[in-house]
Amino acid sequence: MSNEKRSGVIEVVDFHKSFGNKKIHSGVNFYVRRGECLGLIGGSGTGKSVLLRSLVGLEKPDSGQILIDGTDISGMKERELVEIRKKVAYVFQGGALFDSMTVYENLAYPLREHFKFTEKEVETKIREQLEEFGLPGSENLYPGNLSGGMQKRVGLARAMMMHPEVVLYDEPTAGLDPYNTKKIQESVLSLKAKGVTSILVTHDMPTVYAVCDKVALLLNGRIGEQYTIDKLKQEPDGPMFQFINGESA
Ligand SMILES: Nc1ncnc2c1ncn2[C@@H]1O[C@H](COP(=O)(O)OP(=O)(O)OP(=O)(O)O)[C@@H](O)[C@H]1O
Repeated sequence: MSNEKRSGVIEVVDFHKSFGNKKIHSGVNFYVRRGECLGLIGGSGTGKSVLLRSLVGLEKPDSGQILIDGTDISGMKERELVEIRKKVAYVFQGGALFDSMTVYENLAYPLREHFKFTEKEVETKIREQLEEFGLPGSENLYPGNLSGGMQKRVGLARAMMMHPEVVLYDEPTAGLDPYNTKKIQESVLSLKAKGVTSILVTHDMPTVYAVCDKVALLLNGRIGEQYTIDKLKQEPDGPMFQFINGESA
């Protein structure tokens, strides 16, 4: 294994997955180094979300390895996965907030679940987090009273309460207006500046260009092509360009 590969915080090796007789992944390989952001793109139904869910053990590969900091999580039991999920945060499409809880309670939940902070400490951390994510004053609102953009930002703020090393974003800007899209991009960049490693599944190419270091195209069950963003801006041909330009599904 090359040195470059060994420094991958996330490594997916020969990942295979089928549902019934429908083969989705047939040998996916990629890695993401510490502090990098990989944009994962591909047509609808190519298995981007299944791949992300597998990285936190919500799906099991049929074969292959999923290495997080060099440890294969693919055969882990639920109890071990709880520890992995402290390190690897999955930011769900809609924020996945608890509807019956206020924003404050939603953010307090992971802290109360995993740490022994005093209520005063919990309150301080939540106020700081809401400030950081541009959401001050939203403590007492319920998810149902928030716009889609705010819900996504609260979901991101909640995932970050655990200070994860890795963040997996599933379409974080889908359906957002330019203001909220920019806010999400700023949050991703600010986390990246702190050394957070990330994968961003999206159809939003301007966001890929704004926040990612490299981009991989999932095509026919494998990583069809992978480019650094710099290379992507220069290279004018190939499946990646056809996909981005809407010339292939
Ligand atoms: N639990 C499941 N049982 C059966 N089939 C599933 C399951 N989860 C996903 N699939 C199928 O696997 C394929 C890949 O789904 P996935 O959601 O990963 O696609 P995607 O690339 O994220 O698509 P999109 O860009 O539209 O969100 C789809 O055909 C989907 O129907």
